[in-house]
Amino acid sequence: SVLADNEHEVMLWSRNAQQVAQMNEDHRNEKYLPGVDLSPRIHATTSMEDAVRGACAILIVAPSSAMREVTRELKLYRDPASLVIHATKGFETESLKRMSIVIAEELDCDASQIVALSGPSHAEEVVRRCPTTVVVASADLAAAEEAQDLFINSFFRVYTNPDVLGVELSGALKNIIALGAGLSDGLGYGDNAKAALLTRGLAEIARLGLEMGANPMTFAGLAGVGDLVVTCTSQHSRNWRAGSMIGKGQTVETVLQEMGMVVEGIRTTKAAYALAREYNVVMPITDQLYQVLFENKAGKQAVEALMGRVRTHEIEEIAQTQKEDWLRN
Ligand SMILES: NC(=O)c1ccc[n+]([C@@H]2O[C@H](COP(=O)([O-])OP(=O)(O)OC[C@H]3O[C@@H](n4cnc5c(N)ncnc54)[C@H](O)[C@@H]3O)[C@@H](O)[C@H]2O)c1
Ligand SMILES: O=P(O)(O)OC[C@H](O)CO
Repeated sequence: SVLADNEHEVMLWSRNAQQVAQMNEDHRNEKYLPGVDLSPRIHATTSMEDAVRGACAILIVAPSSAMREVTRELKLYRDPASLVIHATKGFETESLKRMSIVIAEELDCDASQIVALSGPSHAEEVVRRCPTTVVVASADLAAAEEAQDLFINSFFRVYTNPDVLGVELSGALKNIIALGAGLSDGLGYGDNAKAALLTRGLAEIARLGLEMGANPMTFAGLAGVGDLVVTCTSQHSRNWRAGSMIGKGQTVETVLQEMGMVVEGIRTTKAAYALAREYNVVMPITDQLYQVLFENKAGKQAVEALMGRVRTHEIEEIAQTQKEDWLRN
């Protein structure tokens, strides 16, 4: 929608023939964006070849679970000079790889050429042209600026950031905390508890990010705090909503069936739980959520476990040292 507003002809690929017909005939996508008139510059197709051949830029927004398969297919028709941007927030659960790495592997190119678009940007508001700010991250500044040029307009403000690792980690990991914030709300624990989850959630996201080599400042930016706030508080957030339903006593399976949309935080909890062990980082909220989602722990017990942890300092010395190292280098 943003690209069409910027006078680009957009070819949208979907597997669903019925939705494709609806978008082409009525300029509507009633399942995902009910009541919204889409631009006539958006054309839809079920043919990957028609979507990709001749495109100067490709935006991939498949769920993380489908990223490898979708990228493999689009490679068949892609012009190697085309700019590749992704807006997916998650990991490949089996390999624990970030999305830009998975894409680069499948396209057989350098990961620095892939741009990650992230930040607080619920589709329901973007499509209504509500003011929205995001970051486009790439190690290649020219690629990031190309993406910035494509998307930026008066209601969609785009910043560049060279820290792809920090941006991708932020975008994926905030969904875990949003599930936790929803769980807390579902349990009726109020605003103090939610603020604590956001703040301590950010602490553990940054702790893992620092250990993996990200820029600490990224976590204070749009992809970090920005997206964490929106996902933990917005009525549009699927992760928050899923957590809230679990907090009210529904099972994970029922929640997923009822949502009918991707809840990335569930798979991401599994990936982050493994990454925390690989990098030897303490991630108490992630650990507790893992137990709720995959080991049937009651939400109330998880909150009790978090509140009952051994007393500690707010600012961890290790994070502080690494931050100083990062700033020095
Ligand atoms: N919805 C938002 O506001 C928003 C904003 C920023 C980023 N994201 C990210 O975008 C990604 C996708 O989320 P979404 O909101 O579009 O989810 P969604 O559930 O609304 O839609 C996912 C779409 O992917 C399709 N799909 C699923 N598996 C597929 C496969 N194997 N091959 C091809 N298509 C497949 C589904 O049919 C559906 O059309 C997620 O990583 C999410 O975090 C979403
Ligand atoms: O609806 P959610 O919880 O998947 O969040 C979507 C986006 O990441 C918000 O920026």
